[in-house]
Amino acid sequence: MSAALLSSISLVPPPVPNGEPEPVQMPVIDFSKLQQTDGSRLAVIRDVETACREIGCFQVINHGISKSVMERALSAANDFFKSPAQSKAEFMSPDITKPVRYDCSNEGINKSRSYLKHYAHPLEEWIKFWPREPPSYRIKMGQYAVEIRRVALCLMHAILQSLGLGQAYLGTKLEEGIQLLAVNSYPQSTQPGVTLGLAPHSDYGFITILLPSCPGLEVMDPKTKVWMSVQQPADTLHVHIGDHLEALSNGKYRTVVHRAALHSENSRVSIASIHGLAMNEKVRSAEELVDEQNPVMYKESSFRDFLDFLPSKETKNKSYIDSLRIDAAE
Ligand SMILES: O=C(O)CCC(=O)C(=O)O
Ligand SMILES: [Fe+2]
Repeated sequence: MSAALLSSISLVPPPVPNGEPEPVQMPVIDFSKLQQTDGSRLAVIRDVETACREIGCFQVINHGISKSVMERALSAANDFFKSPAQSKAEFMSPDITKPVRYDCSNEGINKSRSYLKHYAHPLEEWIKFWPREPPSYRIKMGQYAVEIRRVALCLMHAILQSLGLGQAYLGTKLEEGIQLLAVNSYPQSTQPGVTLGLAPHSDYGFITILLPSCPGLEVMDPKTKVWMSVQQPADTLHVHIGDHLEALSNGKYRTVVHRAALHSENSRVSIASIHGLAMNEKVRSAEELVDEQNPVMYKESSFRDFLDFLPSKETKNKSYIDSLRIDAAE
């Protein structure tokens, strides 16, 4: 895969604010039961189906990633953002084809977010481009990247099964797919009225797995359009659906509109691991989910198409998923 624009998100027009969002506990998926072959796995697949259909998010427990691997990744993220401006500046570039990009401009949807984005799979191909400062960044983030990808692949198999497609539906395409890490940093909220770190958007891929240092993620209830403040117990992983899973599922599962709020007590870091197909691999609505009542609702598209969409004029008026939706009148 060639290096390309490091972006993973598509802009969504801001919804009407609805005051302080209520803390909400997301559905919980016991990952260890997905490893079983008896009825336990099927029961969890049903939970996955309900969570994906109703809210588009769930949290994963018993995923097998140790507390220390997660803490070390968050500390590497933290240390990177605290490293001298000069070492971060190395990754700032208007060249959007760089394999690693750092941005602290707070432009567009990055209301007060600084971020480092880099590819993570295959690790040996990308790790040499990752920051050298702090010196432990590569080892700590690399270990997390490998472990989170193992979890992501199992979850994708479970999600494909929950759609009735069978866990092997995508064959080797998932193994060959992309993994992009968005390592985010948000300041403590000190200015009254400045409460957003990252504006509402959805992620482009199949799924995003989020590990934050503290609460701050908010997701929009797909039915009521009300914002919910995501509660994430320590050691759990938050998973949400992205644009390409909405397209693959022909709209059975919907992409999740989310944003990040600032904290009044502390600054925050988060690591979003985004998983999708390879750069030029097209995602299509599964034929098995198409019939007379459910015609194809999405145009086929690849990660490359998403990257081409971002700088286009269309981006101003439409989110990426909207650009894929086939208008019934067309
Ligand atoms: O930091 C968060 O809670 C959300 C991050 C996010 O949405 C992203 O990186 O795409
Ligand atoms: Fe996101």
